[in-house]
Amino acid sequence: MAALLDSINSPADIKHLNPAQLATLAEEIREFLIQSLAKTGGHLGPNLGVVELTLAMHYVFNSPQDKFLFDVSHQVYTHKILTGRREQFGTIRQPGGLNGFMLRTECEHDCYGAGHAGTALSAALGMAVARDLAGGTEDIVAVAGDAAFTNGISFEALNNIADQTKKLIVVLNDNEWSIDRNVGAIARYFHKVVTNEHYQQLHRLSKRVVEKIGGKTAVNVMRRAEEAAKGMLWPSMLFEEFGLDYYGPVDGHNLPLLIETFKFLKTAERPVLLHVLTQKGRGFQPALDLTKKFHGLGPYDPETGKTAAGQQTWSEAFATTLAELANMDSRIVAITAAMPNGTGLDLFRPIHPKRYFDVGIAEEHAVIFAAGMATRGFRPVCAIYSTFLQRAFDPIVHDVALQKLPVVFCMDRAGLSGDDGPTHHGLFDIAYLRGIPDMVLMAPKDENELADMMKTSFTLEGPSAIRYPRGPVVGVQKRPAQVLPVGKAEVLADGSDVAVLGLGHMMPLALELAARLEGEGYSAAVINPRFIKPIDRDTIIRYAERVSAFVTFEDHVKMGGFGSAVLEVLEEVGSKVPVVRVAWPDQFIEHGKVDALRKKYGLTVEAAHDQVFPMLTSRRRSPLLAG
Ligand SMILES: Cc1ncc(C[n+]2csc(CCOP(=O)(O)OP(=O)(O)O)c2C)c(N)n1
Ligand SMILES: CC(=O)[C@@H](O)[C@H](O)COP(=O)(O)O
Ligand SMILES: [Mg+2]
Repeated sequence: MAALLDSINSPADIKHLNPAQLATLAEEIREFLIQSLAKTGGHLGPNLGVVELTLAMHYVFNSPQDKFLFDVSHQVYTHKILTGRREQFGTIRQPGGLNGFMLRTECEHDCYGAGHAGTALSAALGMAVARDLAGGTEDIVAVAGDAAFTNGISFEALNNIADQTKKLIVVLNDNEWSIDRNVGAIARYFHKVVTNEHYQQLHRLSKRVVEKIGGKTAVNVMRRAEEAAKGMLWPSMLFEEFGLDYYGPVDGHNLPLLIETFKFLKTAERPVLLHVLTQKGRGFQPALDLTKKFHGLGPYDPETGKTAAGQQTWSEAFATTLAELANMDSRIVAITAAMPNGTGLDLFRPIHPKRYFDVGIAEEHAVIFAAGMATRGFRPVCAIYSTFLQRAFDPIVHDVALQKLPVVFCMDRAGLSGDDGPTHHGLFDIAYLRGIPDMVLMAPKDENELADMMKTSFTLEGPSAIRYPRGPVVGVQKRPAQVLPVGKAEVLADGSDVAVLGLGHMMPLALELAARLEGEGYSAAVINPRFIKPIDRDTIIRYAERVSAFVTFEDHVKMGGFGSAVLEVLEEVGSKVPVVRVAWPDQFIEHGKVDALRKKYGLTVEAAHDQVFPMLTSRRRSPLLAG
């Protein structure tokens, strides 16, 4: 029974609570999160770390008049609970339920959507300048995690803030973790600040002062004491150099201190950065014990934290294959942008520690870093989710392809990603890569072919990209990897009425459609394209001379996808054979379960059959079988 929490339906409901009640409410929220997310899954660790921070923000400021932004916004569950969505919270990341991130269309308190890191400070500055131009007085508060500061956009914003506005509150939520341990000089800098003995003493002092006298005086005392300390310790705090008044680090779980500090910061006449120290996974021992701090996960046992054991994933198949190939090829190096676990590279790291690089949340840098290594004879593999690789489109063109450098892009989560929704679906990579000269673009039908494509990539003199989905592999018997003939499709079955092409992991749908049409008396060819670019023109043209229709299946948007590439080949040779393109429509696809969304949007055998069958019956073909 969460007596207090059950009475909270808007931020107004917490304004009258006393410190003891607020502390109780924080614990009720924490327990509520643990129990609810055990059923739905979600970003438990990050959200357990910001319960008090979010409560203090809603206690001092007035959302939605005041604007709250959260970087990535995977840590907004308490915000959602406090802003009228407590009763819906059990639907988070579920079909038709709450989105797992901030979503402007979901609630007036969600002022800025996200899902990709590094955007909060820029968007907050935009809102602050818009406010200033409009003569507004609202507060803009941007919460960004320590790893968000490893993203270049955050520093592009920092470079601008002090020039553009006098009123902006940035909260650095420092839990020393990204999804994995945070990396790089920024992480070490933060660590140095927060572990410095003088700051520990200041902490104890400021905590006592605030608890004793509270209010503006307390924070001023803390400020002056820290000024003195800084003079001794840090000739110039990083953020002060950017023109923001730096406060902290303060205990991000000390509600009275946070409230007094925010009350003080409301009066600031310069942009400020408040450095708060929080604990990712706070209040849930399994999260604190585990190395990944329960960043993002599926349903789990709320007592033990155990999740269901799964099959081998495409990520694991990728990483184990890469480790094997790297055993035989010392040129191979692996690069991740803060996603070692998600990409599977945490399996590669212990085997080849010197050839593993986590560059932080910095996809553009990752690609250019890879380009630099490639100029020196290495074979860099950038393991970056399809959606996050969107960040690095220009470096792929400008730094890699233009210089024809042999960088390999292994795009995990290509296709619908499911629960994370439109910010994470990998539905655009064929469109954004296919037009790049010299790019070899591949999609494997199973994990053996993934290994073939990886091995093939290392024989190429230019860039290549391999797309594969989130989730379990096909489960085929492992065989030695082989180099593929570039640009050659694999004809799995011949046929003269219809040619069905299943791209990558959509091959099962192609096989099922072909079997159904064969059962109806039609002769159906089944083709595994393997190469999106260079596309196998000869095979397509050969079948265009025989069949009445093509069907393409791809886990990608229709616009500019593989089906479009087939159409282009047919157009070039003047063929009028129709192509049924089974792909995602020209819109953003909501979060949900993959099978249900495929059914909703027509990426099914049934839908394909309904479209192609009339083309077969109406185009002079009669069933082969008599009777
Ligand atoms: C551009 C981009 N790259 C990678 C990710 C994957 N990602 C989501 S959250 C996260 C770590 C964020 O760490 P931090 O900002 O410290 O927040 P915390 O989870 O610790 O609260 C990463 C790498 C992303 N969302 N966006
Ligand atoms: C918030 C974020 O961007 C990551 O945590 C992402 O949700 C991970 O996705 P996977 O669960 O597919 O690895
Ligand atoms: Mg962090």
